[in-house]
Amino acid sequence: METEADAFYRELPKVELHAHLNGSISFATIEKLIARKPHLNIGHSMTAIQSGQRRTLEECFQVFKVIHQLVDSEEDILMVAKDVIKEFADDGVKYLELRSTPREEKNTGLTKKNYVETIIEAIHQCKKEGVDTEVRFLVAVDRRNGTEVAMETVKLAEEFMLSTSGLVVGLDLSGDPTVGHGKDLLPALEKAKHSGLKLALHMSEVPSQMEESDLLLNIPPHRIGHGTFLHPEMGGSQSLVDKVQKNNIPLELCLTSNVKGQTVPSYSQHHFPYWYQSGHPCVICTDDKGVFCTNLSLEYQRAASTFGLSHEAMWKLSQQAIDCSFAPDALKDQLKQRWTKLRPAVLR
Ligand SMILES: CNc1ncnc2c1ncn2[C@@H]1O[C@H](COP(=O)(O)O)[C@@H](O)[C@H]1O
Ligand SMILES: [Zn+2]
Repeated sequence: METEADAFYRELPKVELHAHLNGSISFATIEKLIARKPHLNIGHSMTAIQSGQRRTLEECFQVFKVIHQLVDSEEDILMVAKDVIKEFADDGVKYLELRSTPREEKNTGLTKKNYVETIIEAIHQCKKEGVDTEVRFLVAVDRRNGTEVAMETVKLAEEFMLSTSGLVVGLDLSGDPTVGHGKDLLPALEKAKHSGLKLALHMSEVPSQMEESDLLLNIPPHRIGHGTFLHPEMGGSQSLVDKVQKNNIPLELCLTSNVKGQTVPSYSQHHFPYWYQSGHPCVICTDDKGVFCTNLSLEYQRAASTFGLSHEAMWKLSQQAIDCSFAPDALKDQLKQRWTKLRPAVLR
């Protein structure tokens, strides 16, 4: 597989809407973390899935456990968040929505509140240093932790939405899809939506989540992560598809993540064209650029080469992603102006 995308895809201005902080840590940053914690005896093969390799989704979740051991203090989180933001900016991402699960770590004294504050601090520092990307944050709920933790996390997200003048824009639901059930999280998700947080929910990433997806679609959320098994050809149903289409809920699609995590057998069998061909809003995203050894330019290039899409079509896709973001209207307008300005130089 390519290690670097063609110039067109690197220069294409892009919007990243589905990026988990601890899944997005690059090789270079992992090196620095390993050097800080040599006693953990963690090697690179334990933190990333190299090209050509595939793992079950279950094994992917083991990888996150290893990474969490490496990132357990304010100092680590600040470094990781700043590096990840800069890497997305270097890859041509002009607007980034990062998401992460607040964690407390007894041995370093890290609290969930510090955790979020530190990411906000990283966003501020990058802005001050002139890093060329607008960053917003989604607080993540790990589905494994159940009702009470979900409710606490929503409260934390609400507080930060108010205290950061809009840097915290929403709530993500993620975590191992085979653990826990969405029905236990429904009250927390509804509360979040009611208070003005936007909802980006992982949905039908694995088969046999139809009932849960139906429940979650009734909220309805503002965006869907993956949605791999929603449509009838994948064991989903037309009524699920109808709900998604009727509410025009954008899908965040992460090709390499699904192929390497083995929920999709190959790039050409990905569900991207199912939705894209019907004109449904689709946003190409990375999910975990560090763990899956990719970047957003490569994901755009991969989608184009697999499904035979032109540069013009890819430009449109990146531009339409602006409207799927949780940015306020004024920022969306600014981004659209940027795209218009950049167009002649990129689409030459
Ligand atoms: C591969 N598909 C996926 N499906 C579901 N959840 C995923 C995921 N990839 C990542 N996460 C979620 O993001 C966390 C790591 O980043 P943070 O510590 O939050 O920054 C994982 O522990 C999991 O909860
Ligand atoms: Zn995800």
